[in-house]
Amino acid sequence: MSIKIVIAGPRGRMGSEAVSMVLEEPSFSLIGCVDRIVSPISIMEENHIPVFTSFEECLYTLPDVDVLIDLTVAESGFNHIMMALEHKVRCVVGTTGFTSQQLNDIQDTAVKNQTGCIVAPNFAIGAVLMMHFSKVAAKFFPDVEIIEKHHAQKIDAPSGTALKTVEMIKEVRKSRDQGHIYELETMIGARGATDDGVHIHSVRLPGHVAHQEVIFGGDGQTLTIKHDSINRKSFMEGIKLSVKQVMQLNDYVYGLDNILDLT
Ligand SMILES: NC(=O)C1=CN([C@@H]2O[C@H](COP(=O)(O)OP(=O)(O)OC[C@H]3O[C@@H](n4cnc5c(N)ncnc54)[C@H](O)[C@@H]3O)[C@@H](O)[C@H]2O)C=CC1
Ligand SMILES: O=C(O)C1=N[C@H](C(=O)O)C[C@H](O)C1
Repeated sequence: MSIKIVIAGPRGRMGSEAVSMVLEEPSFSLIGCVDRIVSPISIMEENHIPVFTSFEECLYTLPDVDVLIDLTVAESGFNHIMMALEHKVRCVVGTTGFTSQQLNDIQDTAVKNQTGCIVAPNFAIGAVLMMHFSKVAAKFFPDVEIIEKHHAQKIDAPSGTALKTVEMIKEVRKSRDQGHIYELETMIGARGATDDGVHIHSVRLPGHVAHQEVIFGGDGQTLTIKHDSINRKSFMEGIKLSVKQVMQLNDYVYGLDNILDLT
């Protein structure tokens, strides 16, 4: 039996790619979409897939949804996910920009409702490996900075990937400040954002898709771990895998590193 899927954000850069992937995957069935805009989407019309402007209406009309894939913005994504979990609809979430409080609430709601929910700041397998390798490197090189580069239409900064990378690095790296103890920013922001002493620099420029470099510095050497998504197909295998995995889950997972065998 196919997995019945609703996609939120179908006309977006990610959502439109996800729509094609779901339509092409024989074990998936796209039964509806949610978007804030009312105007028609041709691929939906061609395939007779309803598009709702309210997720509540979508759930009411389609009571047998198995998985919500959310690829929107944090504010709407949060509402969709909480509502889905309360209705015991499993979630695969690519949306980024959530606060820590929102992520905690999503986790609590998934656990309370015993409903699988995978939140993955990056679905590209190469990016998951880049984060994993960075965690390994941080054991040996505690001085580390991140440069993430994205297209100019990205709303949230730092990227979800950069934040997840720091979270993974923090699991193995002792908290420390980096750089000179009397370091002085003569222009605000020159040293980027910091989390636990790790600096994150966010570049937003046309011509980019999604790129991250994690730079480690040691005595007389540097190590750079770099990943580039050159188009959004890079994220589709991870979404496909997550949809299949979430059907076996009854709780919350943050990051594909927790569902891939990285040993
Ligand atoms: N986890 C991952 O691997 C990746 C995650 N992303 C994240 O996915 C999200 C979407 O990215 P893009 O497709 O580039 O953005 P986009 O701006 O191209 O698309 C966003 C979509 O959400 C819809 N939307 C916005 N507000 C809405 C609302 N209130 N209710 C319903 N729909 C609403 C828009 O109409 C549009 O269809 C972002 O949060 C981005 O950071 C992007 C790429 C990869
Ligand atoms: O908005 C994007 O494009 C991306 N967002 C995700 C993030 O915030 O890390 C994943 C990827 O970097 C692309």
